[in-house]
Amino acid sequence: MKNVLTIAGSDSSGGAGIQADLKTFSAHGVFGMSVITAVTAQNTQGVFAVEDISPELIAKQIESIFEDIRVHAVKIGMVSKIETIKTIAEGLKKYKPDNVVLDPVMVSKSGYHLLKPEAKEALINKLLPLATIVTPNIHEAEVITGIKINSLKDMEKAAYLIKNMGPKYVLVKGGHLEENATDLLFDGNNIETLTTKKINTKNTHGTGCTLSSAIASNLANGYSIHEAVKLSKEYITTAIENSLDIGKGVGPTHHFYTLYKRSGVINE
Ligand SMILES: Nc1ncnc2c1ncn2[C@@H]1O[C@H](COP(=O)(O)OP(=O)(O)O)[C@@H](O)[C@H]1O
Ligand SMILES: Cc1ncc(COP(=O)(O)O)c(N)n1
Repeated sequence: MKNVLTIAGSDSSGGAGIQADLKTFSAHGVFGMSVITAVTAQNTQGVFAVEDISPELIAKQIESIFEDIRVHAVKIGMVSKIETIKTIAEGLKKYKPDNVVLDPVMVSKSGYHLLKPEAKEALINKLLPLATIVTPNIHEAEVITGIKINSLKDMEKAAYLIKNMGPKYVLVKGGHLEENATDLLFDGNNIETLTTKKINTKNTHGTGCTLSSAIASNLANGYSIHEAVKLSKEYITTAIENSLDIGKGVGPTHHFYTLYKRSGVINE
């Protein structure tokens, strides 16, 4: 079994962050581990409080895992503030994991700034160059590049600009586009377009977390970047198609639909 680590924030309502990541890892048959960067009090309606974990405790969590266990892939989510980013970057430089999937989480679907605005530069300068693949949504790609994104052409332009900041691959996610859910994968030479129909649901809490964790799992399981992204897009699409009407706001997606279906737990 391969071992995959998420470095991210905890979501008390279980739809995003560490909780979504660990569920995604389990659904992919990899052994999930976590370094918690912040604890959030949130639900499907909003984020109500955040407490950052100290850089010392983050560094200790990273050390405890890497000094003992082989890590086949790392996924990075909510990194909150400059000190957290510096600590993670130092850990990655020291332990050099093979696959680093960076989801540059900035603002939650409910509008809360999970990344402090002053930490944006540190995320770009210190973490982007260490990423195997970075997976910004439209808003994050706009913030990283400073351009406005209204079309697939703009997404392409952003992918080029972000690639020049140091990651090996860029996946610009178009879940927030009006028409289709089109993501663009750029490897430095070619753009690959991954398109699905936009699913008409409000329940998309944690879609970015889930997609990036699926990519990390698939990379750990030996797939190439292109295969890993394609399989992960299929996984998130099924998870959104079968999303759960839990809570009064933006509900979570279903991580185990295919597994449960196969095993007969679900038989509709
Ligand atoms: N309504 C939807 N229907 C189908 N796919 C979606 C939908 N919303 C998001 N996705 C897909 O989910 C993944 C996460 O994208 P997105 O929601 O843009 O990221 P984030 O959660 O970071 O904002 C992408 O592959 C995107 O295309
Ligand atoms: C701890 C944590 N990490 C990430 C997200 C982003 O997820 P979303 O964009 O779906 O709100 C979140 N809400 N909470």
